[in-house]
Amino acid sequence: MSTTIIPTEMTFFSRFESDILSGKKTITIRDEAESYYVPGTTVDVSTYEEGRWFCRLNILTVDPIAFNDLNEFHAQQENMTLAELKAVIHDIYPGIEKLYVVNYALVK
Ligand SMILES: CC(=O)Nc1cc[nH]c(=O)n1
Repeated sequence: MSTTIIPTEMTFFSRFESDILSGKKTITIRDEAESYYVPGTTVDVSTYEEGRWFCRLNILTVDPIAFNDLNEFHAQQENMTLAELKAVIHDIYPGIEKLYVVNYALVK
């Protein structure tokens, strides 16, 4: 028998907090290690740096995306330009091509 563990927590760099709380950032792009979020579930969100809780998010979708297929729509959903998004993702996940788009909604 296999056991499925559903994650209930997610962290973001604190620089993203205001964009998440204002609804300007509605996706996060993660690597395979963080691709296990489950649509229909809710996660508690804390800052990566301090572990300070700041909101809850409903996970809407989790879809694979190749780094080279990131586009203007992803950038818009991240509240960045596409060049900024690619630089940020390359900085966080250097050399990783296989990524996942996690689309979420703020729990109010
Ligand atoms: C902590 C952390 O990895 N945060 C990330 C990573 C990718 N995108 C994002 O919005 N936040």
